[in-house]
Amino acid sequence: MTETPKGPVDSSRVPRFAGPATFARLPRLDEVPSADIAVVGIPFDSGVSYRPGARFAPSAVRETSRLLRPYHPGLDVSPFATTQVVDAGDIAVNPFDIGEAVETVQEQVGALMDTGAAVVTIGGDHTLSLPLLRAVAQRHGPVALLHFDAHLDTWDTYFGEPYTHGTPFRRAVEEGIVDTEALSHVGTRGPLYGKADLTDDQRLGFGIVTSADVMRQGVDEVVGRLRSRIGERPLYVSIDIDVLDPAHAPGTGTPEAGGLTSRELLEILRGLNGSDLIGADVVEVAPAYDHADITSVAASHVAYDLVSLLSVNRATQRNRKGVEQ
Ligand SMILES: N=C(N)NCCCC(=O)O
Ligand SMILES: [Zn+2]
Ligand SMILES: [Zn+2]
Repeated sequence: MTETPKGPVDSSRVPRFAGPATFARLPRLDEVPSADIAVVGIPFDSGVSYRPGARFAPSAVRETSRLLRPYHPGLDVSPFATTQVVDAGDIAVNPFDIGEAVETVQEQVGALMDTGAAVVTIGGDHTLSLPLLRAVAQRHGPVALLHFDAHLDTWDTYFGEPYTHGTPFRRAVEEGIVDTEALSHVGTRGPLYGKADLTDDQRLGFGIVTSADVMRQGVDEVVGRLRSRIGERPLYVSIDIDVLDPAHAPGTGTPEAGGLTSRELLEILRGLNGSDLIGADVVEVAPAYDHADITSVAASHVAYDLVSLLSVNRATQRNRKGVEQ
């Protein structure tokens, strides 16, 4: 990106509740020559084991993102001024064929990445993280993974099916697309099928920071633990919104009591500033179970923080290149 970025619609001139809802009122991909960071929706929920509805998340999150403002005080960055951020629209995937949907996502997100954009995805259910990690790994090699979720999502199959929202991270380890030295779950809680769920998960290479750990140890200590595990590796962040307590995110398909507050989640994310974040997803928002947009608001802020972290990284990389030349 060489020109001045095209920013969001100016909310002091056009009321933020007017006009089309792109993410944060940003330009569409086809309105700019190229993008540094692309927010893309994937309306897909055919992989869920309980309540459906995450297919409606991209449009709900775009609606609630109208209120986002252009300066992030916590990270001291104006992401839309520093980098070209766009809304790349939705990927149209087959709701009747999970295998085909997974392939479409890998191809189309991969094509977007090949234009030079870092991608933040609004799901959709957690099945999507597998094709997203495949696309990332094709371009960066096996990545460190930070997985925020009430659930492990390292189960083997449901009804004999390998591609579901409870199984993406077992597939990712089997396929060698994540770095098994740097896998962490954050926010884990709730009943399991058996103790073997935990031993299997550990065998795959995951470390766990439970929801109770976040409460007992506090954000700073948790961030320290996570960062020492991630090191300098390229990092992918996957955020299942059910990592939040149902009080903070009622609109989701498999809610579990005892979760993180949205403040804790946002502060942990801010603690990742300076790590080599290369892509992220926000999944499992199911607007039909939401109240007063609580869940969509949380998701749009989480996506804004991810975009801001990526923007800081892009600007740092650009400055480094400038110094080298
Ligand atoms: N990925 C999410 N949200 N949930 C997985 C739950 C799997 C189960 O029904 O046991
Ligand atoms: Zn979950
Ligand atoms: Zn999940």
